[in-house]
Formats: sequence, C-alpha cells, structure tokens
Amino acid sequence: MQSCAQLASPVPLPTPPRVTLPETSPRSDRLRRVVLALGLPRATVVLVMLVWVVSLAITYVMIRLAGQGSLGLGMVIASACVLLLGPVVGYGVLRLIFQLEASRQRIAELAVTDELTGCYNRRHFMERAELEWLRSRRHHMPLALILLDADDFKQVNDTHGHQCGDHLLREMALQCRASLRGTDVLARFGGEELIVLLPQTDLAGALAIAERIRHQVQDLVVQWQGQAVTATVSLGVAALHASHASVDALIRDADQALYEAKRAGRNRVRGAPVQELLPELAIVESTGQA
Ligand SMILES: Nc1nc2c(ncn2[C@@H]2O[C@H](COP(=O)(O)OP(=O)(O)OP(=O)(O)O)[C@@H](O)[C@H]2O)c(=O)[nH]1
Repeated sequence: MQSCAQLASPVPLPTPPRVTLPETSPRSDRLRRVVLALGLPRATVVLVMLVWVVSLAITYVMIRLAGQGSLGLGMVIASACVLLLGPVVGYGVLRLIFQLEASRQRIAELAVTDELTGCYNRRHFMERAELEWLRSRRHHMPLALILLDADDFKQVNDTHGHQCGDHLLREMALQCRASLRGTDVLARFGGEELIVLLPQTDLAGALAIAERIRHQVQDLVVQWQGQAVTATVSLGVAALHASHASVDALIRDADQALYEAKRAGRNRVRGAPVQELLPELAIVESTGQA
C-alpha cells in the first residue's frame, strides 16, 4: 500500500475530469420517456395508427381537392403503400430507438462502474463526494468516509496468482456492500483500495461500520483451486469537520488514519481525530486484533 501520508505531499489528490454527455431538449426527452414507457409493441401500434390516420386524412383532402384525376389516383396508391408498409417501417424505427436506449443505459452504467469489482469507479465517487460534501457543509450534517486497503495483497497474488487476487477483491467488495446502506457510496479507489462515503454519519457511526466490514472480510473464506484463501483489511476513517476545506482534505485524513492502521499491525480500524469536537483525541482506536 502506498499511502498519501507516506508520501507526505501537500498536493491535493487530483479530481478526474468530468464526462459531459450531449444535451437533449426537454421535449424530445419527454417524448423518449413516453415511448419507452409504452414498450415496443404498444409504441408500434400507436405510431402505426397515427401514420394511418394522417395518411388517410391527407388522401381524403387531396382527392377532394383534385377530384378523380391522376393526382387523386396517385394519392390512393401512396396511401395504400403507407397502410401496408407503415407497420413494418414503424416497428423497425422503434426497435432501433429501443436498442439505442439500451446502449445508452449500458454506456452510462459503464461510465460510473469499476469493471473488476462492480463498485462505482473513482471518478463517479469524487463527483458524489463533492456533492455530499457541499450538502453536508450547507445543512450542517455529518459526513464520514472510510478508506480500506487489503493487507499483504502482494503475498496473495504471489502465492495464489493474480486471478485469485482479482476474485478476492470482488468478494471483499461484496462484503463491504453487505455492510452498507443504500445511500452509502462504495467505490474502488485504486488497485486494492476501496473507499466508502457515508452521508449523515458521524465518526462513531463510521467507526462501527468500518469495524463491521473488517469482521466480514476477516470471516471471508474464498475457495481457489482447492485451497481456502482468506484476507484481512485495514481501514482509516475520517469525519467532516470545519477545517476540511475540500473532499480531498477529508480523504487525506482517512488516508492518514489508514496509514496508522497499517503501521499498528494491519487488520484494524483507525479514526482520524475530530479536531473541533474532541481536541484531546489523537487517534481513535477500535478493537482490531493484532
Ligand atoms: N489481483 C490484483 N492485484 C492487484 C490489483 N491492484 C493492485 N494489486 C496488487 O496489490 C498489491 C499491493 O501491494 P503493496 O502496495 O505492496 O501492498 P500490500 O502487499 O497489500 O501490503 P500492505 O498494503 O502494506 O498491507 C500489488 O502486488 C498489486 O499488484 C488488482 O486489481 N488485482
């Protein structure tokens, strides 16, 4: 684990660039939502009926205006073609719209997801964290963060192989997810490092959640090529206080606490000091085993 604290650099963590998707007008967005809500079969029926009604109306008007001449006959033929081809073309167009929508949703999902663990990726985490940070500062609500790093992961890779390490990472992420609420944000922050944002949670609450995660991972046994593989994690916890000028500052505190957890022997939780509320506390310790 290469900690920011170890690097002792005052440079803030870089915020990855945001992805900007092309704008859609509210009207086309509403129409798209209506079509999707109808579903492909019903949307096809509605579209075909519309095309038929419009085509018959135009034919009727044209025949009235042009009489029984060749223009009127042409309109009858054109209308017959629309009546016959309408369902096929309508179904084809709508099927394309539905396929595009499915691709759009998949792209949006991939843009925020870490491929290996299925958690959110770092970029999405930073966007959510910045929003929650602003909200918490404005409404004076607590906000906490857990930084979690797998212990001796190099040894796992060296002993059982990289694929086993990948599998273990996925399982660890699942254990974390199981310990969190729906409003918490779990992301992969780096190689074998996960990060959790806990809105409306103070330091004591976050320490309890971190301890739960630590236990869950400690109890995890992964079967790999006939061997039982286990893992532990070290966790650093920080809670928002007045001196945190940015999300990066909060992350740096959690990273410092994580560094302390590693230094104290791994498989344990450490909390960063809450300066304003608990000035006497240097490091909050929980009951990790050595
Ligand atoms: N399998 C797998 N390994 C990874 C991944 N990302 C990082 N690693 C490995 O994690 C290991 C991290 O090694 P170190 O930084 O030395 O940390 P560590 O061995 O976990 O030791 P401590 O963090 O000090 O407990 C390296 O061997 C990386 O190759 C990944 O996505 N999959």
